[in-house]
Amino acid sequence: MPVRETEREVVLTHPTDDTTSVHILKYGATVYSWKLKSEEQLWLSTAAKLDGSKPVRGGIPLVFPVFGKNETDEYLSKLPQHGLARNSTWEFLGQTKENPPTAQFGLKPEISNPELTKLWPMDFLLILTVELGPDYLKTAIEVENTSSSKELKFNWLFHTYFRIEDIEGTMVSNLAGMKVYDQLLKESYVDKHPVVTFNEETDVIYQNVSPERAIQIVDKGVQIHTLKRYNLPDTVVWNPWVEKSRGMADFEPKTGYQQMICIEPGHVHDFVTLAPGKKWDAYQLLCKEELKYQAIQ
Ligand SMILES: O=P(O)(O)OC[C@H]1O[C@H](O)[C@H](O)[C@@H](O)[C@@H]1O
Repeated sequence: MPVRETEREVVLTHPTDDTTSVHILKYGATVYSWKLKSEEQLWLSTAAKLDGSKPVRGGIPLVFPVFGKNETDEYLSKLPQHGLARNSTWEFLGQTKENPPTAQFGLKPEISNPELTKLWPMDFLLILTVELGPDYLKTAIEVENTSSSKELKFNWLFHTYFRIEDIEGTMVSNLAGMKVYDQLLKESYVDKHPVVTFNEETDVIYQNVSPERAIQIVDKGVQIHTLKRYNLPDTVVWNPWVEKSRGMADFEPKTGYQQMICIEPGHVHDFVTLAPGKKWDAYQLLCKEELKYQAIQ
């Protein structure tokens, strides 16, 4: 059965391979599991809440309308870190394709977390499309400004937690030479390292990364994940390492930072500004490709 709905989630199974599936929680429209031929591709904390009590620690939480914690905008500054999409229950809109199995989820103010829409009283319609390919997972977002008069200002980001074997043997490639904002150092610089490696807490926004760059997660020389993007110019690279993991109650096991890396495609270095009635769309595509070291200037 390509699409199965329960009260709290929707499960897509590939029609030609029932060991390939994706589970989407209606809460936050959060993909929390993507198995490719029985092998889980995403990291999920063993203490992740899947009951709607708090955003899911793992999988692909959705960040909208603000990335991080805003301190300056009259309304966005009132929202919690990463906004309201990941802690609102979305509506399952149904299956749009049999093969590859594709499902859509919608969010609008009327069904969003009322505590948060009170703080950010904007008109919007979000449509998330989840497409399960035989060897890829595509998550696409459409944001519509449903106001007839006001501009809609927002960030968007897919907060993707990739499962890896061992953080110390892992590197991320094809981000070389990009201007970054380091959220820990609170400074900008150009990352001249040929690849990104990890030996401490890492929290860096790579800005304006050309869509030609296929971002790859490489484990001891073998490509294990490839991320492609449309209309998502920025990429956040995050690993909480020891102390930060210890400080997050829902991050378990505490050694879990060794088996995960967040590569988060988004539009976060500035805001998207959408005129009344207009739409904006973007997608991330998670797939497997041979190692492709790109020296794109
Ligand atoms: O704990 P959360 O609100 O899910 O945020 C988890 C992380 O998200 C992003 O990766 C940010 O760059 C980090 O600064 C933040 O710690």
